[in-house]
Amino acid sequence: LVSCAKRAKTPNSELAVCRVLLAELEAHQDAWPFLSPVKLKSVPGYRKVIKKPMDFFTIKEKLINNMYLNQENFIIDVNLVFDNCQKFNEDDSEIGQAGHRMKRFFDKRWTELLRK
Ligand SMILES: Cc1ncccc1N[C@@H](C)c1ccc2c(c1)OCCCO2
Repeated sequence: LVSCAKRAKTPNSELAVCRVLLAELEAHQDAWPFLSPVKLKSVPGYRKVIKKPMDFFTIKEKLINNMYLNQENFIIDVNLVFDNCQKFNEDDSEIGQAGHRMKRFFDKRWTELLRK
């Protein structure tokens, strides 16, 4: 049999996996610090220290508005959430610990779902 060409992943099937992943992140018990944008007025120093704020709600809006061309751009934004968290929060703080747990969960899940 002639082997058919390896089917390329279409962007929308790639993005469907991103929607599944985001839903799992939002449902995670440690997601609470990341569900909505950090209020820059109520967190002293955040605006100065964190150059590119990001959160799960903003990522969901970008997914809905087709602002991610592929899953790579989605993964970059999710990792930005966790990198910002590690930069601003002590590792042994409540938020810092939640960020580490969420990052471990995300790394595991996207490896399972996307590295097929
Ligand atoms: C991810 C992150 N990094 C650094 C600071 C804050 C945040 N998240 C925001 C949503 C937040 C979480 C907990 C908070 C908070 C705000 O202030 C109000 C008082 C209850 O404590």
